[in-house]
Amino acid sequence: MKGLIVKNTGSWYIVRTASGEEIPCKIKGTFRLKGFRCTNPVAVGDHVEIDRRPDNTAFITKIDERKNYIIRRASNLSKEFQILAANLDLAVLVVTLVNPETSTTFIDRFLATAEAYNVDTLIAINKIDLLVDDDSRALLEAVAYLYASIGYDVIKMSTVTGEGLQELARALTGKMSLLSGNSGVGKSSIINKLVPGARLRVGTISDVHHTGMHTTTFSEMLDLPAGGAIIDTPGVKGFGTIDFEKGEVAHYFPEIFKMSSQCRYNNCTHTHEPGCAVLEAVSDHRIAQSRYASYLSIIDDSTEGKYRKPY
Ligand SMILES: Nc1nc2c(ncn2[C@@H]2O[C@H](COP(=O)(O)OP(=O)(O)OP(=O)(O)O)[C@@H](O)[C@H]2O)c(=O)[nH]1
Ligand SMILES: [Zn+2]
Repeated sequence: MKGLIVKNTGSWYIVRTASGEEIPCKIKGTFRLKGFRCTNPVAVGDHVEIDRRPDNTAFITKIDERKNYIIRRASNLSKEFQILAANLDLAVLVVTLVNPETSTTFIDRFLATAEAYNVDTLIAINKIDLLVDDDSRALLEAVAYLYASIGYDVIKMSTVTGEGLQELARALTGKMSLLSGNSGVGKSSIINKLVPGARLRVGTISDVHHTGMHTTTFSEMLDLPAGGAIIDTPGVKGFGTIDFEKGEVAHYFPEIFKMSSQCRYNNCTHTHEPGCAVLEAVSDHRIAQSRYASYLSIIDDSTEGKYRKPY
């Protein structure tokens, strides 16, 4: 029998079958993922085969091939990984310009990671009701324009005034989406507006349990009324870090990648080389300073090819 994993409770996986029935399942045997150790080999979004037993529980016997999946380290220094979600159509990055201010470095690292994972990203700029004076309005337009011009979908929104909510609901319809973003940007508020009856806890910014400790995450798929679903991964603000190889970082910045075809040397790192089209575009403001700074910051802590991203 085939089914879709809709929830991970820690000890059980809830599998929804074609008839809509939800069956608690366990894993049978060991599933090995190419090249990395994984504490949690099956994830919400996985299509699986199950072997049902008379007591109405079942074993997961096979995982279908995934179109993509996102992982994170089980803890900061751990070599083990956890799969957070599989078969995503869209990652929604929720950002805010005030209260709290999302840094461009965080945004750009997220976008680059999503590119590496082969997941489309939509940027939802939330809390625009707080941007009232001319300067903050201008900043909003500048940020929206910057990312739209690179090719990302951008929605300006507020869960307080309702602005942009319809547009976001339309963008999510029929898709399997993951909502990410720093603590306090309004992810729970957005889910509460989009998913009737979800009633997630809003408002208590609880940095105490966000600080680097091992937190086991149980994800859940929340169905959208018009079709599609949001995968909620409580306590996870991003994709986790990827160890990029220096040479590949430019591939994940679409505008830098596009420009790099015109660099004099085809192994150009776009940091100091003569005839570098990227450096030229940065000085002409055809590539944004903030994006280039994020590129450099990733290059700085990327590895020299001794360790590849684990998939
Ligand atoms: N002014 C304003 N406040 C908002 C908006 N959306 C959410 N908030 C408030 O921002 C605070 C944080 O919202 P949450 O929905 O809990 O944010 P979150 O991203 O889920 O936070 P974590 O659970 O810590 O990751 C709450 O006080 C919300 O009421 C908005 O559009 N405008
Ligand atoms: Zn170059």
